[in-house]
Amino acid sequence: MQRPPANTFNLEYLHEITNSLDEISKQKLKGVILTSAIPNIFSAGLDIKEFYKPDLQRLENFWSSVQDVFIKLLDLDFATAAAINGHAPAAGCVLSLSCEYRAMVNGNYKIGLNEAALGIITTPWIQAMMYQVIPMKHTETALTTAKLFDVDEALQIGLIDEIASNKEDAINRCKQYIRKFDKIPLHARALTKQRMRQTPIKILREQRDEDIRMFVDVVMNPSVQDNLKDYVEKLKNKKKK
Ligand SMILES: CC/C=C\C/C=C\CCC/C=C/CC(=O)SCCNC(=O)CCNC(=O)[C@H](O)C(C)(C)COP(=O)(O)OP(=O)(O)OC[C@H]1O[C@@H](n2cnc3c(N)ncnc32)[C@H](O)[C@@H]1OP(=O)(O)O
Repeated sequence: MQRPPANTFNLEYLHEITNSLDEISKQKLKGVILTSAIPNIFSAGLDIKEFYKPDLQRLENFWSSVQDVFIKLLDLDFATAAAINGHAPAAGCVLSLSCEYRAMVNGNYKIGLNEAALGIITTPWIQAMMYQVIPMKHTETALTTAKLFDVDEALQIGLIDEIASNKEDAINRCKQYIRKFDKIPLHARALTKQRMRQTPIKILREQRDEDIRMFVDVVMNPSVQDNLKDYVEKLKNKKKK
């Protein structure tokens, strides 16, 4: 990913990712590694500008495009791994959860789902993606407290699989993970993976319209817009300090 300054997902970037995923799906790949070209930031998640004082039509398109990306990512036949070379809050974390394996670079980085701190609720499919990786009890506490984990905590709880010394090491560990499937028939691997992931995939496929409606309702709630205003200000003012 290379969308400076923080690899955030806006509508156009989501379309680009969808197109790339469509493109790679046609190729006979062994696996895919998601990483960032931006030092210290894997992805800062969704672009807050998309849902602060939004245009309604664009907001609906935006969430529908978020759904497209995750349906495709969860469903990829081949192995997926994330070399998390920096912060991965919110949708940055969700992106890594869509992969089968996560190696995170050691450093003063945070990963987790902090949506509640913005006054917004994680959708059922995102919750399912989290509790398929870490235990339900930890998921509930992490989501309700908007917990961002440091690298050691993330390993301890199972949110990441390994700690890497740098980006290259993280990518190598991802490659090693992908090589594990060299002798496994692709079809068996893919179907097993898709069945294991059927909860979030099913919610995403069968409740798309309802999910968009709920997203729009939550985002347009005046108190959520107030929270977002404060949050955007806080991000802007960080630099001035
Ligand atoms: C069924 C449906 C029901 C309900 C669903 C409803 C809602 C669903 C919710 C929607 C889901 C939301 C998930 C999200 O992804 S929301 C985004 C959350 N992201 C964050 O909170 C991260 C915020 N960013 C940071 O904490 C830091 O930037 C970070 C730690 C990542 C990096 O810190 P660093 O000091 O290295 O850099 P900064 O100076 O802070 O940032 C660099 C520039 O990037 C801009 N930035 C950062 N994050 C965002 C963002 N998410 N959106 C837009 N812009 C962002 C930041 O402002 C800096 O910009 P400049 O000042 O350089 O212009």
